[in-house]
Amino acid sequence: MWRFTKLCQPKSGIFCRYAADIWCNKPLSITLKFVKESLKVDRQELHYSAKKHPLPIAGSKKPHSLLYKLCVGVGTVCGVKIYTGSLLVSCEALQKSRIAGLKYDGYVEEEAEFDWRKFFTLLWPHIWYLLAAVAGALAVALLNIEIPQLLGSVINVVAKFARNGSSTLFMEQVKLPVFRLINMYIAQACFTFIYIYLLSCIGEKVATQLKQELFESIMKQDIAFFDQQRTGELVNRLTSDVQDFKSAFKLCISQGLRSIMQIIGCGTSLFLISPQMTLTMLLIVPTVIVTGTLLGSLLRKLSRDAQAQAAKTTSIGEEAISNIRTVRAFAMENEECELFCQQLEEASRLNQRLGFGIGLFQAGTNLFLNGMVLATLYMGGYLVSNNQVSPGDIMSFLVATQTIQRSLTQLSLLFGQMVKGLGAGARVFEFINLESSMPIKGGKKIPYHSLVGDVTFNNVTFAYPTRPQQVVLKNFNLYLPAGKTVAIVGSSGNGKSTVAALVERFYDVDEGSITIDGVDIRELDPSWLRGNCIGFINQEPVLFATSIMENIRYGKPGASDNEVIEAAKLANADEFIKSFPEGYSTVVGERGVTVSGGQKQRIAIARALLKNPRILILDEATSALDAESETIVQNSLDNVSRGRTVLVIAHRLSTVQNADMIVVLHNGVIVEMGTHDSLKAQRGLYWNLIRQQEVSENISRALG
Ligand SMILES: Nc1ncnc2c1ncn2[C@@H]1O[C@H](COP(=O)(O)OP(=O)(O)OP(=O)(O)O)[C@@H](O)[C@H]1O
Repeated sequence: MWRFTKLCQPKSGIFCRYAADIWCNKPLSITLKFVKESLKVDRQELHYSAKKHPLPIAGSKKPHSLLYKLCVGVGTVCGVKIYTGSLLVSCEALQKSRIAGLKYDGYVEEEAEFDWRKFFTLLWPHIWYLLAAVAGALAVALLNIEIPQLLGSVINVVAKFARNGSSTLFMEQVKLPVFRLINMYIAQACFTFIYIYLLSCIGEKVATQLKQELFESIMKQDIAFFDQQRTGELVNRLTSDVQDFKSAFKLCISQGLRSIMQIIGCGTSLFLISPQMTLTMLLIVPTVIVTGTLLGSLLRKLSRDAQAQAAKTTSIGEEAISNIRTVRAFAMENEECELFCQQLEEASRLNQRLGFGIGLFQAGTNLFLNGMVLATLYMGGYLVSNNQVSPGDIMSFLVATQTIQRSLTQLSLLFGQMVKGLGAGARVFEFINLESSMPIKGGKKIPYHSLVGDVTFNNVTFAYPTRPQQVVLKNFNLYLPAGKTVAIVGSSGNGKSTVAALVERFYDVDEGSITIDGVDIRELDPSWLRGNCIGFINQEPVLFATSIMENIRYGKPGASDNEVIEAAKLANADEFIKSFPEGYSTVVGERGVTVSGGQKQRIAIARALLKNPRILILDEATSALDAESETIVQNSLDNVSRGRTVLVIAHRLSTVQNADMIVVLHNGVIVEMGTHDSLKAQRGLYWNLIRQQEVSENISRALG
């Protein structure tokens, strides 16, 4: 039987939006996820199998029509456009579709679309500034339209007195247009300052807002989201994508709007000066529009590819740098450099292709514009010789043509920026709009004095969202009595850490429930659950690059220095912290690199302890330590475990011998349960595990 809930995904964002109501015993809402890549590959197959295996739709009068249409639709789409549809499919139908080879699991890198609504919502609070900036830009454009005519007037005066006119008369006649020109240039400077300054302010405010919303949205995503996303990719969206979007936004409004206005205004002036010359020029325009559109779509594609590759390169570099110790330990520096360089070269190749496209676009535009100037001179000279226009008109015409030329060049330059900015904006909005399927706040809180700390797993079945086919826990039942220590053992990959992750509600169970004091954890406030109720210490605790004091205080923001020191004492950390020259103010370096593994672990214990949790989860907390550190840390753990419900995930069986109960897990199922002595006496899997561990310890001791 299929577990449809596993297919549920956020309704928008990077996932395809195939909303489907599945009729099982009860209606379930699922999202069918068609992988875009596989869409491309399996297009034909999809089409074919839909025809070959028509799928009945439960409750529909026209059997299989809707699903059939959808499949055919999907099949004919070229991998970019996504059909959205609601369908009623019977359980049996979905099973058949699986047999028929329809792919509907896996994740999608759907091409993001620019969210205009979101964009305008962001702009709305700055609407007055924006209108003022737009007005400033338009004023500059309007002044630019009038300037050619004034220059034409000056030339006409010059032409009139060119041969034998009186200089006093010339000065008098030229005074007025020159004076107006000076005024216009000053006004233009003022308006330019106003709109550029205002746009910078709006750009900064919008970018800050975007970064805030994006960061908040990323922080709120459920853990499954981070299982798929690379850190570098996320950082890239926060930094360069927002930057690209901001630059494009500013440029489009300042230069784009101004250029468009100037083209319209100067174009009108051209008509007024000489309709004949203008019409001659206009003959060339349709060719330019067609070429521009074609090249434009090519540029868009090139820009998208280049940006995607840049993000990939960043994430690979970021991964190598943040895991430098592992890289060094495996002497993989050269391989990492090689991989990074390969990706970098690919990014450079794509950028060069983009540069080629942009170059072609701009060169073509320039050629066209210069052709326009030549055509004006040729045609204008002819009209002057026929006395149809004055030399001043040709001057006005040329200046207006050049203004149009400059505006068009700017637009062509802007086009590349705009394409890049829209792509970047789409990627930013995509994550901002992504809904988390699991809330991080809201729900019940059990008052501390009535919190007992009983944890129960009731018939829990679970598979990770990224691997829905692999069921990790099957009908799992476990009771962790308040105040007792329960250890989970078993060989690697059997689901021990998964049990811990589920108690923390990093993931929601697919079937069954987990309760704390009888309350389903899905009803509890997740931030209360993780922040107040449960303390979690894992194998590789992460410290932040700040002081030890602040690192411990992370467990309970607002805790006093004394509370921090008390927690450190309980965790056997106070002594070594004081031995540092700077004591609690010692900065531990990025990820805590400047303290030893055992010290790091004790700081983490103090941090977890500060919130005084009723439930403590120790996920192989000592397995990364040497024997000496392990003893010290184990002592600290014994100290802090008293009076709490403790779930210990252990590799080394020697560390859990004193647990009140030991649970042996095999393939996600509990196979043995009891105290150390009773399990040993059973001579089952636990006994085997102990023997295996003894053998491997003896071997490593013998090898020195
Ligand atoms: N985030 C994840 N996404 C998908 N599958 C996962 C994820 N984490 C673990 N798994 C898979 O779930 C199964 C159980 O993993 P889990 O980490 O719970 O095992 P474990 O018993 O704790 O192993 P170990 O002792 O090696 O830590 C494994 O097959 C693992 O590959």
